[in-house]
Amino acid sequence: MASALKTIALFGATGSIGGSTLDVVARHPDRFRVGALSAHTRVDEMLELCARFRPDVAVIADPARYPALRDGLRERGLATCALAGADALVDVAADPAFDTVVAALVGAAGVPSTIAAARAGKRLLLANKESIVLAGDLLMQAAREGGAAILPVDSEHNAIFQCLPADGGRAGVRRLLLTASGGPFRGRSRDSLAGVTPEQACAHPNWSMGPKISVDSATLMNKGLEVIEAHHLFAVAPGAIEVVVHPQSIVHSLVDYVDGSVLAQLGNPDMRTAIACGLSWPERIDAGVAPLDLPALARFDFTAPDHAAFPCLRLAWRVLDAGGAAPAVLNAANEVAVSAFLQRRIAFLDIPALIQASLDALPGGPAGSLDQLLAIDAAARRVAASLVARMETP
Ligand SMILES: NC(=O)C1=CN([C@@H]2O[C@H](COP(=O)(O)OP(=O)(O)OC[C@H]3O[C@@H](n4cnc5c(N)ncnc54)[C@H](OP(=O)(O)O)[C@@H]3O)[C@@H](O)[C@H]2O)C=CC1
Ligand SMILES: CC(=O)[C@@H](O)[C@H](O)COP(=O)(O)O
Ligand SMILES: [Mn+2]
Repeated sequence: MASALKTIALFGATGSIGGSTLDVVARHPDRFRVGALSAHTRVDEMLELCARFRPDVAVIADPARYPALRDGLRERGLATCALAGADALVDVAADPAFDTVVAALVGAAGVPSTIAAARAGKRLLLANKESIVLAGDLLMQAAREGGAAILPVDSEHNAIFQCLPADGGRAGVRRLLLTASGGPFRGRSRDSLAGVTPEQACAHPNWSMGPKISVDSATLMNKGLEVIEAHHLFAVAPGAIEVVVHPQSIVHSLVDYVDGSVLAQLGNPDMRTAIACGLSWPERIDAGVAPLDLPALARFDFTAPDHAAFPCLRLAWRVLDAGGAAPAVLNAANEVAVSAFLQRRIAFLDIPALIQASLDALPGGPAGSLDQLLAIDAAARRVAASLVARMETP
C-alpha cells in the first residue's frame, strides 16, 4: 500500500533538477501531488508546467514577469494562484499546505527559502548546494530545531546518505570518499585551459546539468562545494573527507569504515535516482532509470585529483579551516566569476584567480546570523565584481 499523498513545493521547476523531479513525480500520481512550482525568468515554460501539473501556486522570482504569469494562467483558465518575488518563495517554503520542499533553484538566491523550509519542519530535498555552503551551520540548526528531514539530492551526498549507518550515527566511519568525474577538462594541463570556451566548459562528459554547475564541474569547484556540503550534512571533519577522480560517474561516492569495509552506491548517471530516493525514503520507488549494465561498462577508474590544473578544489579546505563566513565569500566570488565567464567577460583561468583574490581581500568574519551572512555575501559580490572589471578584456 502506498504512503499518504505528499504535496510538493518545487523551487527551480524550469531547470535540470526541476525537470527530473517532475518526471519522477509524474510516474507516481498515487504518491505525489505538485502543490507549488517556482521559476525565475522562463514564464512560458512555467505556464506549460502549470497546465500539465495544475499546482495551487506558481511563483515567478523575477517580479517584472509577474503580469505575464498572472495573465497567462488566466488565459489558460487555470486556477493556479500567481505570486512573485523572493519573499513569496519563503512564504511557500513555510506554508503547511506543502509537506515536501524540493530546493532545486541555483545559487545563493535559494538560501532564505531553504532555511524557511528547514525551520518549518519539511521533508527538504536539497539540490541547491550553494545554500548549505553559504549558511551550513544555520541551515542544519534550523533543521534540528524545526524537525525537518534533509534528504540530500546531490548525487554524491545521496550516495553517502545511503551508505552511512542506518541509525543516523557515525560509529566506525573513518572517511567519506567523494567521487569526481574530473569534468570535461580531465587530464588537461593548466596552461592548456587558458582559451577554453563556455561551450567547452559546459559539455560535461556524463551529466546533463544547468550552466552554472557545469562550469563548476569543469573547474572542480563543484567538488569543493561538495566537500563543504558533506562536512555540514554529515557532521564529518574536513580532514576526514577525500576526493577521488572517477571518470565514469557510476560509483557516486563511498564511505570508508575502520574495519576496512568500503560501502559505495552505484548507478547510472541520472539524477532521477537521487530524487526518487529523496522523495520516497525509506521506501524505494521506480525512477525510470535503466538497470546498471556492468559488463557493458567493463571498467572503473580511480585517480587522484590534479590540484595544479584545478586549484579551486583545495579552496574548500582552506575556507573550512578559516571558518565563519569564509565559505560564503568563496561561494559569492565563485558565482560572480562563473557568471562573468559564461558572459565571456573573463577567461576560464581567471575563475580560480578571482576566487583566491576575493578570499585574500575578504577573509570572512562571523557567521552568527543570516543577516550577517547575507551582508558578507553582498560584500564579496562587490569585491568580485570589481575584480571582474579589472580582469576583463576590452
Ligand atoms: N543539474 C544537476 O544534475 C545537479 C544540480 N545540482 C544543484 O541543483 C541546483 C539546480 O541546478 P540545475 O537544475 O542544474 O540548474 P538550472 O540552471 O538548470 O536551473 C536553475 C533553476 O533555478 C531558477 N533560478 C535561477 N536563478 C534564480 C533566482 N535568482 N531565484 C529563483 N530561482 C532562480 C531557474 O529559473 P529560470 O529557468 O526560470 O530562469 C531554474 O528553474 C544547483 O544548486 C546545482 O548546483 C546538484 C546536483 C546535480
Ligand atoms: C550530478 C551531480 O551530483 C553533479 O554534482 C556531478 O557530481 C557533477 O559531476 P562532477 O563530478 O564532474 O563535479
Ligand atoms: Mn554532485
